[in-house]
Amino acid sequence: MQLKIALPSKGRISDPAVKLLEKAGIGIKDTANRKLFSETYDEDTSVMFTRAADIPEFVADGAADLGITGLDLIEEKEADVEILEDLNFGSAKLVLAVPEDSKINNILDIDNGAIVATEFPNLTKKYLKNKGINVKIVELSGSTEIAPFIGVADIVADLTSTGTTLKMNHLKIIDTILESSIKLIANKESFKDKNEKIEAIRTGIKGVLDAEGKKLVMMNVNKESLEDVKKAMPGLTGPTVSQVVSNEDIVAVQAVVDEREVFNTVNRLKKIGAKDILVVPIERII
Ligand SMILES: Nc1ncnc2c1ncn2[C@@H]1O[C@H](COP(=O)(O)OP(=O)(O)OP(=O)(O)O)[C@@H](O)[C@H]1O
Ligand SMILES: O=P(O)(O)OC[C@H]1O[C@H](OP(=O)(O)OP(=O)(O)O)[C@H](O)[C@@H]1O
Ligand SMILES: [Mg+2]
Repeated sequence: MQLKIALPSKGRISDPAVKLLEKAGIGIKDTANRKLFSETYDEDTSVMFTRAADIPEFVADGAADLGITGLDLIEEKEADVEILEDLNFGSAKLVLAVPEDSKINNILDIDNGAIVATEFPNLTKKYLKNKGINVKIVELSGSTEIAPFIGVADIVADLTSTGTTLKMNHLKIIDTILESSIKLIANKESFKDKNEKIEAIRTGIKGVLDAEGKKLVMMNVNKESLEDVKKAMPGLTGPTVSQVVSNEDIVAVQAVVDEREVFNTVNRLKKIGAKDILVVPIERII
């Protein structure tokens, strides 16, 4: 059964999306000559590269079975897709912002008929309409921050993550329309008809996400210190202990440890008498 995944061809989420698939074991063949369609190392799975903003529609209408794109773009297009996983990258907020010296401080200060410049006309209009405010939308395709300063709009609805762009342009946030991040999405029919394959891919991807920020810590331990070592190593399901064949007094111990705890855990283990400690990166936890 053939499965097609739509990936962002350019922009900030393209590389992370490709790398995520790679780590999940569905690496793209011939990345040097990236084409619009590419094969992967899984012979049943191919990828297509398109703009992130088009992926919700392509997945909704079945041009692709799976896709990786932002929640903002999915909601803007009102794409009828199955959202399978949050992928833990590309978080941004769609906010309403006005010049720092504006008298508008929250949405209640917005006059009916005010003009809002945005790349997200549907989301913006719907959000404000729900609050009983009718605005006029000017749809721009980028650099919306400039709009209030050239007399094109009173307000902007734009994405922000670090906040640098808003600050640089002397804009203040007055409200948040949507908190977005990147999602794995599926076509609804495909999700039923190709469920087994889709679940296998989802499991691979989840494995990568679960491994993020985790290390495998391995060491040799004298049997009499084993109980102390076990206590010092939290691990996911407790450490794995195996006999070292060449020396009956020594066991090999390994456990998954949170990256942030590795430094202290290793120091504790050394004090207890652990030897040959290895800290190893983990690609996937299935
Ligand atoms: N700081 C940010 N600004 C804009 N989009 C962001 C930001 N952080 C994450 N994203 C997310 O990235 C996705 C945008 O993907 P897109 O391919 O349009 O990238 P881009 O880098 O903005 O490209 P473009 O050159 O077309 O502006 C959206 O889902 C958006 O929510
Ligand atoms: O909070 P920050 O980290 O500063 O990021 C926000 C900025 O990044 C995006 O622009 P992008 O680079 O995609 O350019 P564009 O406006 O042409 O889409 C977004 O539209 C903001 O302008
Ligand atoms: Mg952009």
